[in-house]
Amino acid sequence: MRLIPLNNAKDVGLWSARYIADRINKFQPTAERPFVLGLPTGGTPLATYQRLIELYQAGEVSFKNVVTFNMDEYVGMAADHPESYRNFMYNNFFNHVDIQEQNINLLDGNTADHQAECQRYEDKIKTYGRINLFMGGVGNDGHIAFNEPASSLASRTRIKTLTHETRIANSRFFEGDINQVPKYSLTIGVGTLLDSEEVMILITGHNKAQALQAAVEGCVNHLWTVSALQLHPKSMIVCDEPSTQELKVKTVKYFQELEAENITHI
Ligand SMILES: N[C@@H]1[C@@H](O)[C@H](O)[C@@H](COP(=O)(O)O)O[C@@H]1O
Repeated sequence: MRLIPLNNAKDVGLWSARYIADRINKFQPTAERPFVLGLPTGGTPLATYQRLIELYQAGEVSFKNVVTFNMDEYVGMAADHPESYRNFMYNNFFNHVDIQEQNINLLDGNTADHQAECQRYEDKIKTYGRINLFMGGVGNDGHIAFNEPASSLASRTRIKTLTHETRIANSRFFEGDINQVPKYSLTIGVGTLLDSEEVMILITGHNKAQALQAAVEGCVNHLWTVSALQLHPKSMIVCDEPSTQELKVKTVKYFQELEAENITHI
């Protein structure tokens, strides 16, 4: 695992956007051989999306031959609800770049058959071979996508019940009212994520410090599903300084030294 310890959340956005753009450009995607990108929602990746839009506007990257798969979606939310993950993605990213509509993949949280929808998603990913790069965030309790504590580390896309803690955390998007936060979600599994060629997780803010500590210094443990990254051959966490406060000084220094070159080249 690589850990990229940066100063602040803005730098995490700049660094991760540059990384994604470089990966896409190096891949030289075509219509027949698209770059497959996994994407998250949440407050953390907003700076990355903003920077990717700027890079697109500056002509430094194109999403024309990029296929996307989003991590998760709330269940039972009106399609036009401003907080659906579908709307989040269009408002904060898709509407501002040259991605083609048919290349966007989102889970349908309003389906009558959750199991069939999740299987459809898994099957669709397989038609591309695998996801080249999956970007993600993390919950305060260490969940990736909506893989709440004690999710199987071999899980696939499925319906999950959200924990009380997650619903409280996400109530900030629902006028602070937990009763408006959906109780269920459709989410890719930990196993689905681990099948990706590369995984990049963004972690910012002091409230994520325990999750970062569990991911980097803890044991692989289903109570902190982000720790499954340790099992992946090419995983990376990009984090800011406030999120490192539960890590040993020695751990942070170790990764800073390893990344000295990369960190100065945002
Ligand atoms: N399902 C999403 C996760 O994918 C996201 O990582 C997490 C953290 O969001 P934020 O970045 O807003 O802290 O929120 C939700 O639970």
